Amino acid sequence: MSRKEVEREWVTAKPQGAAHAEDGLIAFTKCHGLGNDFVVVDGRAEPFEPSDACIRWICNRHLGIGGDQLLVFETPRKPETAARLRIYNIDGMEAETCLNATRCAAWLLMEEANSDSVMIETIGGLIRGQRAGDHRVSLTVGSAKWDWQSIPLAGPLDAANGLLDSGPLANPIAVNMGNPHLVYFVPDRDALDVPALAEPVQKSSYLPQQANIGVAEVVSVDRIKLVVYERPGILTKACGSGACAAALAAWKKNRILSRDVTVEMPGGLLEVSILEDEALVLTGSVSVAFHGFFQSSEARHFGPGGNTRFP
Ligand SMILES: N[C@@H](CCC[C@H](N)C(=O)O)C(=O)O
Repeated sequence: MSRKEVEREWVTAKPQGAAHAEDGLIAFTKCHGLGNDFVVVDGRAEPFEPSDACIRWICNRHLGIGGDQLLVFETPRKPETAARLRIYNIDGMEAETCLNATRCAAWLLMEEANSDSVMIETIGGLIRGQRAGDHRVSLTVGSAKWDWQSIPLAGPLDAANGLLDSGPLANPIAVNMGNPHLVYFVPDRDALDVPALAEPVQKSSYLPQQANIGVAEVVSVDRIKLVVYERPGILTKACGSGACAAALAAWKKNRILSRDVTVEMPGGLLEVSILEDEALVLTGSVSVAFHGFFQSSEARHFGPGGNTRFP
């Protein structure tokens, strides 16, 4: 049996509602887009509403399952959509969007329905996913927002008075891709200690909801190297919305000459096509790593102040 057949068998054989087996076990799928990894729980048949502590435990790489985010499928509100996708950061905060997560969700939902396209509801709106080859998914993503209120910033970008600068990270471009991003262009991405430089910017009072901090190097007219220090303070192997933000920012500032951009991230390549109306098509690989069950009661050891069981 090929890997694809095994995956499809799991997805289709998994009974709806297996999210909550009788003995308190909750089924999950672990998947990733270029190493940006997610724990997915299907809460369509039976709601799954994890506490912050539960989310922190699930995402913890030492004490839980481990992932950059927890994804929960909910029953969609619109009939033409396959699921409503909720996205939770490792601290329990709900993110408005995560495009690698949406690509992974699209893959799982298309496998489940044996279809080539899918419409997914997110709190940021509807997103269409399409197969783009074996374990490759494209998303069509709506236009970005550029005004400071929508990012959101505390005021206009040019009034930040250095609050958004950090050493060689200066003159950011702010864009909301559904979630907030700052993109900094630098001559050599790999020479920088990105977490140390990005952390003070991310926590700046000029970013009322913080932001994902992208550090980008233009390597040719159609290629960018990028790393993203995501909210709430993790350097991820890849970031779909960050790739879109960097490609758009580079295009707007004439740093690249092609509307078809390859974004090279530590975990691999994402392709971003910038359409005439600044809508985007984001394409890249997705992988299903494994499936399993967890006991939600494990999370009780994660109190609001952190992990109480393993101090
Ligand atoms: N941490 C982010 C959401 C995650 C973005 C993601 N990795 C992507 O692929 O777009 C946030 O808080 O906005």
